Amino acid sequence: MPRFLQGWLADVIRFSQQRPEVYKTRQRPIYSLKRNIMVKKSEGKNPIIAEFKRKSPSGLNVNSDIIEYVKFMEANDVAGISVLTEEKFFGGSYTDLERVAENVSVPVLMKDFVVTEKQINTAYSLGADAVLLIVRILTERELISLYKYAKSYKLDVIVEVTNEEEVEIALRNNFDIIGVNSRDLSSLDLSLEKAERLLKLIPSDRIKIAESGIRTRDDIHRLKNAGADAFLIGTTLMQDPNKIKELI
Ligand SMILES: O=P(O)(O)OC[C@@H](O)[C@@H](O)c1c[nH]c2ccccc12
Repeated sequence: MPRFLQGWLADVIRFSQQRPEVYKTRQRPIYSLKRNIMVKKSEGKNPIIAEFKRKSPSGLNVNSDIIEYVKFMEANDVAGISVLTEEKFFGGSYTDLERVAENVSVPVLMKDFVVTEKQINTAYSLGADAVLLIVRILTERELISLYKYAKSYKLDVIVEVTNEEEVEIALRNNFDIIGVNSRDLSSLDLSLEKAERLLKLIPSDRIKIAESGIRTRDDIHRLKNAGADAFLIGTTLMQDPNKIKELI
C-alpha cells in the first residue's frame, strides 16, 4: 500500500483486502459499458452512468429503494449503472450488485476499492460488466496486474485518476477508459476546474468519464467541452432521481 495513504482510505483498503470472495456461476451476458457510451453519444444523448449509493464520507445519507432507482434510470436511457458495493463507508453490499444485475439489461459497474483478484472474481460472478481501479490506492504494478486480470474476464475497467501524476500513469499504460474524479479521495476536496484541467491532458483515443460533483446541465456542458465522453453521477440523482430527465 502506497505510504502516503492515511485515515479512512487506509481503513477502506484494509477492509477490502480482507473481504471474503462471493462465488456463483455468472448467469448474465456481459454488456459493454464502452460500447454503450459510444452508442449514447451517437444518439446525441449525454452518456450518464447513474450511481446508487446510500451514504458517503462526504456526507450523503439517502436510503432509496435500489431496484426502483436502477429501473427508473434504465427507463431514462442511461449508459450504465454504478453500484457502490463498499460496506463500511458507503453502506453498499455485494447483494446490491447481485440484485441490480438481475434487474437491468444495461452495463453495471461494481464501484468499490478493488485491491484483490478476489474482488474481481466476485464482480464477474455477480454480474458486473465493469470494475473501477483507483490509481491512488494501488502501486503501478498492482494496477497493471489487476487491469489484466479484469480484462481476462472481458470486463471493462475504469481507471480512476485525480491528479496529473495519476493521469501520466494511466496514459503510459494504455488503459482505454479513464475516470477523472473531481473529488480527491484523500482530502475529499471537490473541484470541477481540476477535472477540466485533467480531462484536457487525456487524448481523445481514450474513453473519458467525468466523475463526482455533477449537479447541472452546465456542469455536464463544461466537462464535455473539456473532453469528457460520459458522466458518472451519484448524489444529484440519489437526492432527486427525476433530475435524470434534464441531464440525459
Ligand atoms: O456523488 P457524486 O458527487 O455524483 O460522485 C459519484 C462518484 O463519482 C463517486 O461516488 C466516486 C467516484 N469515485 C469513487 C471511488 C470510490 C467511491 C466513490 C467514488
